[in-house]
Amino acid sequence: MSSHDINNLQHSFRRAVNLSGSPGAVSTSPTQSFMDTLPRRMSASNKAKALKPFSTGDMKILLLENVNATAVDIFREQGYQVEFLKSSLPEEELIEKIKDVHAVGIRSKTRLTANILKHAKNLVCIGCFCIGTNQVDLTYATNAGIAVFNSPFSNSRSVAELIIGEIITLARQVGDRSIELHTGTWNKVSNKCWEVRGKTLGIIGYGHIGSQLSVLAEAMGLHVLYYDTVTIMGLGTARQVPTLDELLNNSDFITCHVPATPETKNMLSAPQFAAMKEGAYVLNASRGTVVDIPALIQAFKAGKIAGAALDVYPSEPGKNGAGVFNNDLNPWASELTSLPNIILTPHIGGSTEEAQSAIGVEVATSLTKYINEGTSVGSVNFPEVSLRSLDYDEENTVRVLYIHHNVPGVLKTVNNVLSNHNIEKQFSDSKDGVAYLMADICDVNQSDIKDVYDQLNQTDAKISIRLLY
Ligand SMILES: NC(=O)C1=CN([C@@H]2O[C@H](COP(=O)(O)OP(=O)(O)OC[C@H]3O[C@@H](n4cnc5c(N)ncnc54)[C@H](O)[C@@H]3O)[C@@H](O)[C@H]2O)C=CC1
Ligand SMILES: O=C(O)CCC(=O)C(=O)O
Repeated sequence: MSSHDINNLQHSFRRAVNLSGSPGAVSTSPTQSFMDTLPRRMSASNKAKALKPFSTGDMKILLLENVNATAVDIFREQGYQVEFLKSSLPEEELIEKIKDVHAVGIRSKTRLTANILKHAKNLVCIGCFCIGTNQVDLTYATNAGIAVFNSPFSNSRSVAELIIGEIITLARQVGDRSIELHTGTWNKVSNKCWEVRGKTLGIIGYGHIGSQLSVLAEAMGLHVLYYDTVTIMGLGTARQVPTLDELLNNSDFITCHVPATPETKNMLSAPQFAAMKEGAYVLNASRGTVVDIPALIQAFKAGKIAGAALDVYPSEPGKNGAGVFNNDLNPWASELTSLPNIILTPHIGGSTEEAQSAIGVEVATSLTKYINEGTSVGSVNFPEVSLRSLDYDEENTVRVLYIHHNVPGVLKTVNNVLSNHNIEKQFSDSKDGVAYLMADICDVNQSDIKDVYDQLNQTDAKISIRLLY
């Protein structure tokens, strides 16, 4: 194809689609610079086709909280524009930045509330580069057609290993001995220092982390009890107990590995501390809402518990720095930090090189596949929809991504719009009132694309539309 032909093609396509940036609130396709990709596409026959709705250079990705370099590399390889920040952002600054971007990557600190997300007019997807997704208003995101992805188990082992280390550290008061010796004090004691062999570990939440921990703990000679709302097969000789109280009454070490939900808020509070054995140890590396810390302080002062290891807090600083963990952040901070045999770590359960690198690859790959191909497999809030990818032989094939309210009659309406073309393949699924339809339609002239888009855009059930080609 000569450059003259290409110019003509671009010109007629531009007219047909009437490009002026993104045509819809949450659509990113087609955009102006898609035109620039036409020559490459036209000459790239017989190659696997990575579906992209536009020149990927249009794609803006905002990465907060120092997500791993593996993710940055994956996005840059795609040609996306990447803005990388080491910390989270205050709400006002985040609102300004999120207005413009197509994808945002966060870890556990950035709160993506409805108030912030309502400004994110171009946002297609969110990547939580961690396990927890409680920091995102998932209901709002779903209803706005924003897919949310996470990494469900890449840091589980790191958390489990930290807990194992802390169990021994608590039992031997290693934290205190270390602090003392750092200031020159030699304090060789065995009083209330224990082996862990033969003691009982109570695990609250026997999911990815809890079950991994169970295996490690048994290898060290601990007996394992666990409590979970779901009936789960115990690994090794671990035994599920029917009530939280039974676990609390019988465990020497109690560790929490549940998600932040209304049901798990203050799951360990004054009545639960009262139900524990005298001298029990409490560990929490799940979420700061799960343990009532003022109640923990009281239980420690009353001699009910002999120590605790906390990795997570109701309020956590947005960035690293001296003096940021203080009473302004959490009113009990100075009281807590003054107590002995209380290990406090700055939410580092998943912070290992191995975990962060694996999470970077996993979440960046999910986001890229969603952006480029529409594949929602692995999304926490969307129905999982995927179609096999197209190749460059299928030049006039368009992939329609239609996110809609799950109400009767939508498929009929949509297929009516698509029916002038051959629907080569189609898949649709729904979840929590939102449905996602993916269809590959062939024999689509470029001038048809805007027509298809406009017709779908007028459908009542529409949440968002993207067309990939
Ligand atoms: N400190 C850190 O850096 C990290 C913290 N986390 C936190 O740990 C949590 C757990 O992680 P995973 O084990 O991967 O999650 P998971 O989803 O695999 O397991 C959670 C388990 O808790 C159970 N559960 C839920 N509600 C419950 C309730 N009310 N009572 C008893 N059991 C309940 C579930 O049935 C499930 O078996 C995450 O949600 C996240 O908040 C995860 C990774 C790193
Ligand atoms: O490493 C992080 O930023 C968060 C880890 C975490 O809490 C999670 O994966 O849920």
